[in-house]
Amino acid sequence: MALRFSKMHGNGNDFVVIDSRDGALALSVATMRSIADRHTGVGFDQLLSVEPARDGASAFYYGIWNADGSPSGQCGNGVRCVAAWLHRAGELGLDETVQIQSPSGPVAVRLIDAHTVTVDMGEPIFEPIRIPFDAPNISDRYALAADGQALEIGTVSMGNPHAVIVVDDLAAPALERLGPAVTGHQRFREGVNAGFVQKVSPGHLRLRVHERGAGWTQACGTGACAAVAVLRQRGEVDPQVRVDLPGGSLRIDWRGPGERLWMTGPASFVFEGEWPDT
Ligand SMILES: N[C@H](CCC[C@H](N)C(=O)O)C(=O)O
Repeated sequence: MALRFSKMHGNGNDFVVIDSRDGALALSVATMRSIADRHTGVGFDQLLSVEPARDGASAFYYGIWNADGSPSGQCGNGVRCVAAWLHRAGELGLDETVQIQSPSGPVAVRLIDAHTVTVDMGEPIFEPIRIPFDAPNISDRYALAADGQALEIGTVSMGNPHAVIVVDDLAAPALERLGPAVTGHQRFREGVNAGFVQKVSPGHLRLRVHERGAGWTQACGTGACAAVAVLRQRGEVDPQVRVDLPGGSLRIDWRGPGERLWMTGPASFVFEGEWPDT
């Protein structure tokens, strides 16, 4: 049976969104990878499914798979696109807050307009065992050897694992190797999204992310949340931060440990399509 999908993106982080409101999506990794192929398929960083809620409290569940077919617990740019998709489907009104269940737990979304969404992303998680990251105790910074370099990282989970490295130059050639080296580092037994962040001011960051399962992306929503969480925990950024990524900007609001973190940004629809004979 042909598979109908919507192509969407959040600041250039692109998605194939599948309407699975009639039941859980069952696609093989091979089929996902075929659809993800940017030459012979549709192309996506992540595939998202919209499914019936499983927790008896949320309006819907959404599933997340990277371009390599690996699953993830959360997708910041993706959940904004799911909210915009639900609005286009007549399931969500403007200014209406609704709970969406993700593989890592519920988040709450609210459409400011048809293309701008605010998300309550919950509390950042810093305990190494919950990221997961191999470290004897919790800290706001860790030493990590990668690609022959001695790095200082912060690490946090937004429902998916993130490492955050402060750099002076986002265009440094060394980052091209460092990204994959951190993403596949053995101390992150489930892999990690590697964010490289430049501090412009306490209210303004620039960020590039080498994503687990997708590589360098134009934007990473949970990566922006993670960068702010790590730097705010260190006392180095304001409660509201603008994060510029290669594909666009996000606004992150976080008062600090014990508080919930909010992300606001765009969600764009590109086209509808049909994938044959799945
Ligand atoms: N690659 C991520 C999932 C997508 C996250 C990103 N696209 C976002 O907007 O948060 C992971 O494996 O955890």
